[in-house]
Amino acid sequence: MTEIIDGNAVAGDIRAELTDCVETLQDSGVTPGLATVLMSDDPASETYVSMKQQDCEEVGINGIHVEIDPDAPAEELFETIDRLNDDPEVHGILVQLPVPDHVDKRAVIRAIDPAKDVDGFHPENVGRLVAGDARFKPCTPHGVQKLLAAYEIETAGADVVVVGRSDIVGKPLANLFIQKAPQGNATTTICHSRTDDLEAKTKTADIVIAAAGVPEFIDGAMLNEGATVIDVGINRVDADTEKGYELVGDVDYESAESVAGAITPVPGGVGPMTRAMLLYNAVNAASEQHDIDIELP
Ligand SMILES: Nc1nc2c(c(=O)[nH]1)N[C@@H](CN(C=O)c1ccc(C(=O)N[C@@H](CCC(=O)O)C(=O)O)cc1)CN2
Repeated sequence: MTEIIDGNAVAGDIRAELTDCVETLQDSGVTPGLATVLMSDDPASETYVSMKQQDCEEVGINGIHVEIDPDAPAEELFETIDRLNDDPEVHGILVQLPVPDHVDKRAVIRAIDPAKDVDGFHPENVGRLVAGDARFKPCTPHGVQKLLAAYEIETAGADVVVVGRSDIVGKPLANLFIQKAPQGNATTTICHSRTDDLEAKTKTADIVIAAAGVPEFIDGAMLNEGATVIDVGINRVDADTEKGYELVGDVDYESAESVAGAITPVPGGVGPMTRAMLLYNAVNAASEQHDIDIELP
C-alpha cells in the first residue's frame, strides 16, 4: 500500500522540539528573533509570510515582520536589511521571494549578513553547503531530508532524480543528496527543461523529487513501481472553490499514488516542512550568535 508522507505531522513534531530549544535559550536570557521582510502583494507570498509569523509565535520565537510597498525604491529594502543586520535582537532575516522586478534579487541576498541568512541563500552559505560544511541548509531541501528520515526512506545507494534546477530547491537538494552524510550518499541526477527523455530518467529512479514549478508535470506513467515521490510544487490553479483556486503539486497525485511506494500530498507535504526548517535555522542562528549549546531536532 502507498504510504502517504504527512508533512504536517513531521513539521508539528519538529516545532514541538524547537519549542524546548527556545526555552533553553530563554533560560540563558536569549529569545530568538526572526525578521520576515515582504516586498510584494502576491497573495501566495502574503500567505507564506503570515504562516511563518504564526509558526514563530507557536514556538516562542520573536517574529518581526516588515512590509515594504512593492513600488517603493529598492533602497528601502536595502536600508531595512542594513537595519536588521545591525539589530542584536534579530538573529535571522528572511526576504520573501520573489521580490519585484526592479529589485536585484542577488544583491538582496548578498546584503543579508551571512550569519543571519536563515534561508541559506547568501553565496558564503551556498559555498559552505557545497563544501559539506553547511551553516544553514536551505529550508525546503532540509525539509525534504527530514521527511525522508522520518519515514526511514534510505537515500544511501538510491537513484535519486531531482526534476528542477532552481537555486532554492533543485541545486541545493541535489548537493545534499550527493554528500557523505545522513540522507545523502545517493546517486543523483538533476533534470530540467532541456533534459532529453525525462521519462527514461524518472522511470528508473528510487526517489523522484518534483520541483519544476509546473502543475501536475510528473504522472504515474513516468514512475518506477514503488518509488518515493516528493512533490515540492505548490501551484495555485483556478478552481470553483471558496478561494477561487486550488493547490496542486508538480505531480499528478491521482495517477502517481497508485504507482508510488510513498508520496507527499499537496498541501500538507513539503510546504509545512519548509516553514519548520526556517524556525530550525532561526533557533540555530540564535544559539550560534550567543554561543549557547542546544540540541536541535
Ligand atoms: N525567502 C524565501 N522565499 C521563498 C521560499 C523560501 O524558502 N525562502 N520558498 C518558496 C515558498 N515558501 C516559502 O516561503 C513556502 C511555500 C509553501 C508553504 C506552505 O506552508 N504550504 C502549505 C499550503 C499553504 C497555502 O495554503 O497556500 C502546504 O503545502 O501545505 C510554505 C512556504 C518561495 N519563496
